[in-house]
Amino acid sequence: MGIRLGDNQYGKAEVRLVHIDRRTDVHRIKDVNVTSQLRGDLEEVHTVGDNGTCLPTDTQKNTVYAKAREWGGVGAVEDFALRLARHFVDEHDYVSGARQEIEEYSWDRIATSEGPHDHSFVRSGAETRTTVVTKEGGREWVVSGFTGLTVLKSTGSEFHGYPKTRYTTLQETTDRILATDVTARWRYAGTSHDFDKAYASIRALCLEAFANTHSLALQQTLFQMGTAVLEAHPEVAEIRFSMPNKHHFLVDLSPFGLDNPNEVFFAADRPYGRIEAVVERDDAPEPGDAWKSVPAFL
Ligand SMILES: O=c1[nH]c(=O)c2[nH]c(=O)[nH]c2[nH]1
Repeated sequence: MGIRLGDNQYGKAEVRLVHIDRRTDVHRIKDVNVTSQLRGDLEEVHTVGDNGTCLPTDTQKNTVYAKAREWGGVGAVEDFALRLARHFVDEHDYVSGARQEIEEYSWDRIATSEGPHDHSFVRSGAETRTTVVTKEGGREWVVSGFTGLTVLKSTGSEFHGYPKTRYTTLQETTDRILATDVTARWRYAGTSHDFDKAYASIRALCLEAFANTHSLALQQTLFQMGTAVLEAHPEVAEIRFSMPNKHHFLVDLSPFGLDNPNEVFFAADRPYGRIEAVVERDDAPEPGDAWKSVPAFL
């Protein structure tokens, strides 16, 4: 029986880095969580414990902090991840590939009676911006996205016309609450874009499509969101969504002699529907390794 080493990668997970840009008295903050992983000539590290090609995970962590200083900050997370990946692969002949994943948490300036504060911040939104850069030799892929973009519309959502079986109890509805936490990941064609600008636009397009689609199913809303993004962003090859259908059930108030004209709901937390799909172009470039270690949906 032969036993061999299969796919592998290693690195430091969740390197928490906060960078303060103090070039003026109006400070700017960048708050990220970097997971660095490397691939390469690691056979003997695993099989006999020869660490001659094992750039320690501790060094990877230190590199993340040092580069934030050397490069004068982080910039767009995609650019930081690409530069880290290039550093690891190009500077070490025993490293053939890298996966650099970054989450970004955003902060707003605290609004004071004298205006936005120079150096005091409040966490904005619950959503997290994400990117995963994969580099294999000279080839590079960027998948970006967000998680936890929580949205709700209080009307403009229907669900009916579905097949009925002997297990069906769901009532058809022409007016329900539609609520979800959007997780989206999109694959860029190419690696040089204004990533910050694209991110802001894609987020806004998703929100606008959610708001403006008169929804006959969360699936339809999802597809409208993806279509809006692909129509406006030729640099995006495909976009994947995972969206829980956060059910809001009308409470029966009749035991109390009360009607309930779509006003009082029980916000259930589980179980929830989970709606997932890829929206892609017919002529999208091949994904290559872009999704190799990115969860297909969640
Ligand atoms: O938008 C919806 N899609 C479904 O597939 C589904 N299934 C369900 O029970 N409610 C809903 N709502």
